[in-house]
Amino acid sequence: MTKHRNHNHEHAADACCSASNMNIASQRRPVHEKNESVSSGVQTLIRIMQMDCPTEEALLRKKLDGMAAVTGMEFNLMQRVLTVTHAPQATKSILEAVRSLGFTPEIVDGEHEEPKQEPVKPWWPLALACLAAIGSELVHWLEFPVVVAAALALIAVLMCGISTYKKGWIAIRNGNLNINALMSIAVTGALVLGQWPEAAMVMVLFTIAELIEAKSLDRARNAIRDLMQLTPETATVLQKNGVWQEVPAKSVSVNERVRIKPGERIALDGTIVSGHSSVNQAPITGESLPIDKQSGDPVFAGTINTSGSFEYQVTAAAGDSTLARIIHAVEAAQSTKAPTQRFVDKFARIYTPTVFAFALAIAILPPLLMDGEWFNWIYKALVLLVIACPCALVISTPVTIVSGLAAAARMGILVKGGVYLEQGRKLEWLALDKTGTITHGKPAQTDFFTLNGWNERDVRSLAASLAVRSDHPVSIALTNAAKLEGIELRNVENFEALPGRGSKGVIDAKLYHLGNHRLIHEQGRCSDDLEARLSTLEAQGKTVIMLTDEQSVHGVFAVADTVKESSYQAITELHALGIKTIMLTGDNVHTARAIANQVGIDEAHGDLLPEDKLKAIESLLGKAVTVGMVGDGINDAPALAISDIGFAMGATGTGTAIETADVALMDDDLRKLPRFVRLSRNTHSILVQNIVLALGIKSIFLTLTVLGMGTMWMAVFADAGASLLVIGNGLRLLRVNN
Ligand SMILES: Nc1ncnc2c1ncn2[C@@H]1O[C@H](COP(=O)(O)OP(=O)(O)OP(=O)(O)O)[C@@H](O)[C@H]1O
Ligand SMILES: [Cu+]
Repeated sequence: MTKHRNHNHEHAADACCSASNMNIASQRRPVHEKNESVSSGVQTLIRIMQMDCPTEEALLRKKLDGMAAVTGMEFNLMQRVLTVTHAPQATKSILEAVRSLGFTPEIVDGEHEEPKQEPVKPWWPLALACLAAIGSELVHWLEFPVVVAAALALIAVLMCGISTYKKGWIAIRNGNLNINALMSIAVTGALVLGQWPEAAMVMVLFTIAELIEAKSLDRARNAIRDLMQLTPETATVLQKNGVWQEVPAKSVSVNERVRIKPGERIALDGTIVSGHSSVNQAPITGESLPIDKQSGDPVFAGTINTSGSFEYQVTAAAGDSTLARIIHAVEAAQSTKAPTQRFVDKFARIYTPTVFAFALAIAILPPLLMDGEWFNWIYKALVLLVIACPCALVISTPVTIVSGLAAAARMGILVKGGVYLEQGRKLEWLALDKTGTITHGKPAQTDFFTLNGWNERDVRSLAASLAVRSDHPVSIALTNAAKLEGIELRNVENFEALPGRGSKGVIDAKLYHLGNHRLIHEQGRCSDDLEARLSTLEAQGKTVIMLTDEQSVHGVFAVADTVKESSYQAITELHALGIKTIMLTGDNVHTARAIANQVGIDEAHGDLLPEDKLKAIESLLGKAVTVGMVGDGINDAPALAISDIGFAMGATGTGTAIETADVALMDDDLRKLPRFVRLSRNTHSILVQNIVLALGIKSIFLTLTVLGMGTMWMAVFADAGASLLVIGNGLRLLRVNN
């Protein structure tokens, strides 16, 4: 009868496990919709393909801010998506407003819907414009009549500059000085001054630069979409009539059965029901060492089956797979601005008007007050207008951050916002939970003895009967050991878990406790003799729990967990990066210290209840240092939440971790932590390089121009060059091995 109950329990556990999985799946939607209900009104996602340069953001922001119906705006320049929060009936007028700025808005329905391909512009007008500009330069140089140079220049400007003029005009009308407006004024000015070849060259160079810039931005943009393309379009699914058929992955629903051949990529998340194989999970965890999988193990969409074949039952629809959620999270992370980006945006908002005002002053004051030559000074002012464009500066940050986020995702590190990517480099203290984080979290029973002459089998039976009711790793270790030796289980009434202590329950009308040293102390059942025996075990890094009745302790059980091989290396690397480590655990101090010594952790704090962990983090934060906390995301939730960066481990296992942590590690390899810190440091140095590059190039040209040595086409060249340099530099993060 007891056997039977045990059996039942296993089943119950299974069912419970899959039920909680489903819960995670069904909870995800509401989490998503929460955004909509929190802010007043509805949210509309609008894709605007022309929204490339950040100056366009300013234009849209200004226009929509003026509308009463609009309560919020969120720009994602990398994905070119604008999210507007607004009164439900205002959708139409918002689209109208966007159109009035010369953009073509397009409502996005599905989250992962592919953006429509941009219509390909014909290349020949630009080629002709280019020839005309060169021609104009040539005839000017050969001292042909001015009309010829002028005509060729006009052709060039008209061939490639019309759209710039259009956009520039809209911007000026809306009181905005974007790059198009600046270029339009500069080129028009040059034409008025009779600088024909120069005007043509500037327009052509600018158009070419814009094209190249858009292309390289696409690369950053696609870095994340590339991850998504890892999932196959189709899956081989068992049909109702018993036939296997290849169907689109999108149409497969939960609980259907899919077959996987050797070497095939897995299309959907699921649980293996028959067969076995090893699977390369690198697309999700960044770890390419294949993992053995058999019946009951989870498999993930996008991962690659190696040699075996198996069948699995789908646990999530295609759009809900772990990979899809990773991609969604990374995309969401991009749209939240990192601190540097906010700073740069603010800076750009003053930079352009300042340079513009300076240009005006240069054009007017020297000729008026110092008898300067109008032509010279107006020309200088026009060059300054070209320099006034902040594009290179403003685009440098998001490109870098997006590349960093994508690089992290490839390593199996899911960073939930640019903020964390920027903060990671400042980490001074990292707190780690013990069980499951530093150790495997699967302890095994190593020692057992009875006290007071109680019968061994009796004590084990009592203890196991309590243990089997709990899913705490320590209890599981006891249960497993008891099962192996065929220990009989008894009926427990009034079972109760005592968090941080153990459990209790009534067996044969007597109350028993199964708990740790803390519990025994609290009950006043500890003795010097017992204390000594416990110390020996604890010093070996073992966790001890005891069985007591209402009088005294009758049995002592020790379980040992093994330290993950990767933990020691991870801690060493963290120390090399100058980060101090501290272990926070509910287990007793001695055990904590023993484990901490094994992996080289600086400080070990034991006997902590969840609220004590919270206090420990708070006191670190009180020292005004940046503190990170690593945990499994469930019992450590409060501590994770208040730390500067909360890291959750093994995010594939518990879907919630992806949603709740600041940084989710897709497997439980602690070496991802130093990797994250190094990536963060690399990201930071590239950000600094980019800002220095962009501003440096600008200031050199500013000086040259004021000294009368800068020409307009040089300025365009410098501007475009700076943009390309910072984009290229940012994309470098995708390649750097952190
Ligand atoms: N259900 C239980 N069965 C057996 N022992 C328990 C149980 N609950 C708590 N304990 C005891 O209390 C201690 C603290 O438990 P707690 O869950 O707070 O931390 P933990 O998960 O063991 O460690 P960590 O904080 O590193 O994750 C455990 O080490 C164990 O000795
Ligand atoms: Cu004690």
